[in-house]
Amino acid sequence: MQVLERGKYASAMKRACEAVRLGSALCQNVQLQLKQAEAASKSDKSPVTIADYATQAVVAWSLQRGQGGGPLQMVAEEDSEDLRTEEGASMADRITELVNNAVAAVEPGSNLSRQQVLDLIDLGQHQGGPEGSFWVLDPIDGTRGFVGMRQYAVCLGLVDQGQVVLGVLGCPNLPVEPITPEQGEAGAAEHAGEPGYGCMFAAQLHEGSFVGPLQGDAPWQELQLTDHSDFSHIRFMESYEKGHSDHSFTAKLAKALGITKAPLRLDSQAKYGALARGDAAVILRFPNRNYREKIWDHCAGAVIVQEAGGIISDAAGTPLGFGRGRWLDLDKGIVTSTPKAHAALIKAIAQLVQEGHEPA
Ligand SMILES: Nc1ncnc2c1ncn2[C@@H]1O[C@H](COP(=O)(O)O)[C@@H](OP(=O)(O)O)[C@H]1O
Ligand SMILES: [Mg+2]
Ligand SMILES: [Mg+2]
Ligand SMILES: [Mg+2]
Repeated sequence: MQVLERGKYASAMKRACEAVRLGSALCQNVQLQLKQAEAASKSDKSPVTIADYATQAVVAWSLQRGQGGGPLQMVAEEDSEDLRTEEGASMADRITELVNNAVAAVEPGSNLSRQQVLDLIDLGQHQGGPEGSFWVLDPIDGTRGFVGMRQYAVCLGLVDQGQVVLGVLGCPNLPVEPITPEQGEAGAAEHAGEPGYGCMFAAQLHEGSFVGPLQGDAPWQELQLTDHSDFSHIRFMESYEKGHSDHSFTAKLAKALGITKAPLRLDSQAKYGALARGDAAVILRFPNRNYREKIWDHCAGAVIVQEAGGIISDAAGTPLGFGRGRWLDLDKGIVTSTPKAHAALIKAIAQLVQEGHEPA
């Protein structure tokens, strides 16, 4: 941990790592036991599980405990509205049980009520913006991957005066060795907790980006990307879910640039961690044009990539704005890569669009 205990945000980093570890352990326990009935559908048709809610509560509990008093400022994905209805009551009870089991590992004997757990979940309603500092939490990013036994990540960032200053990713199913396209497609959940699986990424602005084990005490390693733009050797990553990013547009872009390697398709911000350690050199994301990106889907990953020497921007090359509220309003898509490849990608995207090949 020593390498992370430096810089302006050292104590926040320590609290963030503790909270993400606790949340990741909870997720890992739930993933293999998840029953269909414990997943629900949100109003936008995206799935949410008992583990999304429970992890949000546990991370909020851990951060609040660590900061010692004062209100927790947090922008987080989930809210308790559906759990406060009659139909949501049994789900809320399951969540309360999970939260209490996790909390007991840190504070034996503590017992939160259902009401307290729902209130913890609702600590994530901060509106974000350019002033002050606030945590940004995606308790489970890649819920579809989580339900499908693939990749997912517990993602926690800190924004100060509109800038991401810290990010931590817990990736319980990510192999310690570089992940291959075959492993990306295959279920990974059965390996969670085995030696060789489970990574944590952490970065602080101006203090570097690191990878370490989710469990155990193997040392942290600093990450530094090697810059190159030889697309014939480059692999790109994209969402596993076709509905989250236009795979046919990225295939056209890959062809235009001479990328011949098969894409690595992974769920969640595990992609940002994988890029920072060099498993692949590019991440492409082109959601449907009506989709509005949220800050918690990219906040932690962005600083982890940038501190490793990578660049993240929208498809026009403009840096992402994390200080404009809960959403990231951006042009077309998100492009993340090493610097030389980034410049070539932005140019190639503009060229394709000019030729009439708009992303869906
Ligand atoms: N139609 C859509 N287009 C783009 N992104 C979407 C989407 N529906 C959901 N998402 C977002 O995509 C995230 C997962 O990204 P990825 O495809 O990289 O795994 C989801 O995070 P959650 O799983 O936290 O809800 C969700 O915020
Ligand atoms: Mg979600
Ligand atoms: Mg997400
Ligand atoms: Mg989520």
